[in-house]
Amino acid sequence: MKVLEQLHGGLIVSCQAYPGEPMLDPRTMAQVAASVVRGGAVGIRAKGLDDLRAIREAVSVPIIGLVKVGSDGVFITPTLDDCLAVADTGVEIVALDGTRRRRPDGLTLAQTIDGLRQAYPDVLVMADCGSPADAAAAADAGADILGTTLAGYTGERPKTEDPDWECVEGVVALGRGPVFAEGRIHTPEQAAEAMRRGATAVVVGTAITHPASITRWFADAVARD
Ligand SMILES: CC(=O)N[C@H](C=O)[C@@H](O)[C@H](O)[C@H](O)COP(=O)(O)O
Repeated sequence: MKVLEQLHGGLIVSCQAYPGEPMLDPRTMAQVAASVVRGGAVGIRAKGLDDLRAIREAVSVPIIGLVKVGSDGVFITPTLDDCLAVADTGVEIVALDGTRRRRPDGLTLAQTIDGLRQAYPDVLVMADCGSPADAAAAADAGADILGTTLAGYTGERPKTEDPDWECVEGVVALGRGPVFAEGRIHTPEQAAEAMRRGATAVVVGTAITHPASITRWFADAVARD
């Protein structure tokens, strides 16, 4: 089955740990990925070359791979070299910054996607966008999948507490290709809502794979009582 068909209508789980965290370990992330597949995840999103290689060994569902370079500006798989390194781990999809901001290697998004395609013709490209305008430009640049990943993180749109539904709907309304709703989807109801609003698939990270955040939600609720 084709990769997009495998992901269509399903839940993709983002398995990421961050610098300094106890779970930042490829074996741990591979175990988390294998666990979420047991729960029904049709795909995995993950970051870092070592994590991606370990997860590739552990699961057979499609993987959306990325690297993070820093944590502000253009930081999700920012350069063509980063894209090539991610593709080399054997992932089906490379996620990259899909905004209209200047990239650190000076290439345009279209040049980056072309360069990746020349080397890895079968790898799909997910553009992590911060707004519908980003998504329209990313579609023009040749992205295969439009993600709402960066809505609320680029300054273009407010960081809503809930998922940015307006952005999801705006990207869907473009009618320019599959839309993966991602970012602050914290409950099963919100995941279902994303599908109702026209998403092709839903990506959930923190609420499934980040115990420190989930625990904080509960701890704060208990402390408030
Ligand atoms: C903005 C940014 O850096 N997003 C990252 C992208 O890979 C991850 O840190 C998020 O966990 C992921 O997008 C899933 O979102 P949420 O964890 O909200 O379900």
